[in-house]
Amino acid sequence: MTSPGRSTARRKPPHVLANAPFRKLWTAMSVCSLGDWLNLLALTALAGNLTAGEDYRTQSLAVGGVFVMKLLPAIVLAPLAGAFADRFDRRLTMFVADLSRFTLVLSIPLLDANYQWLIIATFLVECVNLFWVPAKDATVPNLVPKERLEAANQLSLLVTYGTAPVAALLFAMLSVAGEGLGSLIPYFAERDTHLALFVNALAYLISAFLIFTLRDIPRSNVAGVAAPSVPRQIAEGWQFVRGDRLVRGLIIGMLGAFAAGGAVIGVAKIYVQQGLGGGDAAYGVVFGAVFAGMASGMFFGTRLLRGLSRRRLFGLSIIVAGPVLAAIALIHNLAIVVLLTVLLGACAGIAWIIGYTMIGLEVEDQLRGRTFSFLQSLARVTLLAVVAAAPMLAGLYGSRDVTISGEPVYRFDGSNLVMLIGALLAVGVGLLSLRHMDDRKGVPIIADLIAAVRGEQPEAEHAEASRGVFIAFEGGEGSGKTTQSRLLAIWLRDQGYDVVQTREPGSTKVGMRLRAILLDAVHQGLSARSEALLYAADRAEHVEKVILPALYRGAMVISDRYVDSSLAYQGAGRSLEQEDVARINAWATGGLVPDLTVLIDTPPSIGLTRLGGAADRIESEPMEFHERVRREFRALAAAAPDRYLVVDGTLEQEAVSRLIQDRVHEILPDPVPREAEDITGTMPAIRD
Ligand SMILES: Nc1ncnc2c1ncn2[C@@H]1O[C@H](COP(=O)(O)OP(=O)(O)O)[C@@H](O)[C@H]1O
Ligand SMILES: Cc1cn([C@H]2C[C@H](O)[C@@H](COP(=O)(O)OP(=O)(O)O)O2)c(=O)[nH]c1=O
Repeated sequence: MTSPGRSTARRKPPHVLANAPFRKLWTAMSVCSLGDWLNLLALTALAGNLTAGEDYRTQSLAVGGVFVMKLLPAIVLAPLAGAFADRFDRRLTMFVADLSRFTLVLSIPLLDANYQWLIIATFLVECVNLFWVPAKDATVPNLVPKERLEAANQLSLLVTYGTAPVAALLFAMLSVAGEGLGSLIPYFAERDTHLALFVNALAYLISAFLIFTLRDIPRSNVAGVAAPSVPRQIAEGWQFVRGDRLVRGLIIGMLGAFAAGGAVIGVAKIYVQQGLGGGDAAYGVVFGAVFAGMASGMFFGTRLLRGLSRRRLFGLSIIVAGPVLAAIALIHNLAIVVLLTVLLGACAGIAWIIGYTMIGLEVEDQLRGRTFSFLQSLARVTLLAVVAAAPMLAGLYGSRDVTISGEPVYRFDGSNLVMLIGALLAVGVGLLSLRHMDDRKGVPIIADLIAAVRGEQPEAEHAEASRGVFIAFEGGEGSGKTTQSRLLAIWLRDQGYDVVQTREPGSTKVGMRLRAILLDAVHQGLSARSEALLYAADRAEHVEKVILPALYRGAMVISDRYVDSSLAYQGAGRSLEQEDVARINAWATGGLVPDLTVLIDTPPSIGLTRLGGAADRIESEPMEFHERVRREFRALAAAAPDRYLVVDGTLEQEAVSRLIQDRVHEILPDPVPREAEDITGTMPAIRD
């Protein structure tokens, strides 16, 4: 128990790696992950090499077989192993698993294994992994305090994927070293992948040693971590995301990106060997390039083209992956392929990180965990399907020469075909997710992209909303905004318009609570910045929940106060930097600007006397404050006369109304949607 007054209660806990037992487990994890990736590379390479003398089809199928064996146990047997992890001593489970993996991997080079044993050993290693991983996952909460669990999980994720490019590089180096060694030690001469397999086995042995010395793992299970099966996770997850258009679009896109990457990984070995004439080292480099690209995409992706809508960048990065993949498929040059592969990986990485972040923001807290595990399960199944199907398909197609007058000029084989299909898939999926979730319909994507590249502010996010008309009323206290906005709404409704009359602050559920905070005279001393942020928060809600939906359906929206009020009251009144206030509001509203702002200009001395009842927090500010506000309103109107109508608020109500109606008349759209008119052929119902 922590006593509330103790200063230590708020102190940040130390970094999770400062925890010695966790550090040891994490090191074991890292070594194992490195070993796992090395294993994947070495075994697929070996499968290709063992069948090098055979035809293209056999070779493709051989490599595909390794992928299937590596991914199958995780899907079929995972729940079984999870239950095991809860019942047995975890340290022992991991230790035995490590020794078994060590022996199995070592047996492949030692026995000079044929393809059959290679496949069997691959399958067995993966089965063993199924025990190691849940035992490890279940151990982490035993070693790490609860508040550091997330950091620990992030570190685990980092080594799971972060070791891939390292392993690829290591594999490439070991392949080159193996060749060099071959001239010294005859054993290695014909055994290209053996050195990598020895290192791979060694990694498991090191992990076994580390786990053995890790005495802090409790023997029996305390808190069960029964993970539901993959099919069940997918079925449950689908229930959650089915109804959400945005999340659906994101998931389709992310899986498409994964599938495109998977297609390259699946055929990489054969493509490098047959299409590019490269050896194992080249295979390692291409494999590593996918992951290096992904990592850089994830890292730089969120910083890239800040001006561009994230949803658009998401769709675009998947679409761009298409032509890049097509170029990889068709250009048979190793250096170019490696560069393009980095680019491809970066596209996938950008899509993945944007998707992941957006889902995190979109999905409610209690569903987030399930949504992510759904996504991960689905990604795993997609990867299995693609990585296994790609070489199979390549094998079935075989290899053909394109000939011109009998001369072979170009070789087009199954791996080219698979990558071209992957390219088409990426473009299709990218377009689909753009269509599903574009938030800037009506703004040409190219214009947006050019603006983003130039580092310009994006145009308003809501160009599509221009179907409706947005009118804002501004002015000081008691100037007559509420009266006039109501009269305008009545006038417009009389003419057959769909009118939404609204106000700030407080037109949404959240807004009502914010209004209470903002205007209650009890909250004296609210800091100017938080005041500005609260008004902006209210406005963000207002725009998204009330104004935009109405504009999208073509309604006339009349708002009593909008952004100018913040510029006048918080900017001029509270003396905040005008630019700051403008910026947070541009962000809050997505750049939505009224088609017309009616400023009812009334001297505060008159306006304030019109008000009845107790003064609220802002009304009770001194006269000087209200004068500043008035000056700012007038300055804003003077700066953009096209978008403002300034009326003298001391005139009679009717006179004010008439002036407003005259100006609004100029911007009125046809009250009946054009489509409806086309259909019926009747005249719009306008009455004078
Ligand atoms: N042009 C006008 N001349 C005189 N009184 C007015 C005029 N317009 C509004 N009023 C009165 O002033 C008071 C405040 O008007 P209201 O529309 O609520 O202002 P706001 O919304 O700008 O605070 C109301 O009692 C209203 O009847
Ligand atoms: C919208 C907005 C309102 N305000 C203030 C002005 C008003 O005093 C108050 C809104 O109160 P409200 O009761 O709606 O007054 P009015 O009828 O004058 O509009 O909030 C700001 O300071 N900044 C803003 O961005």
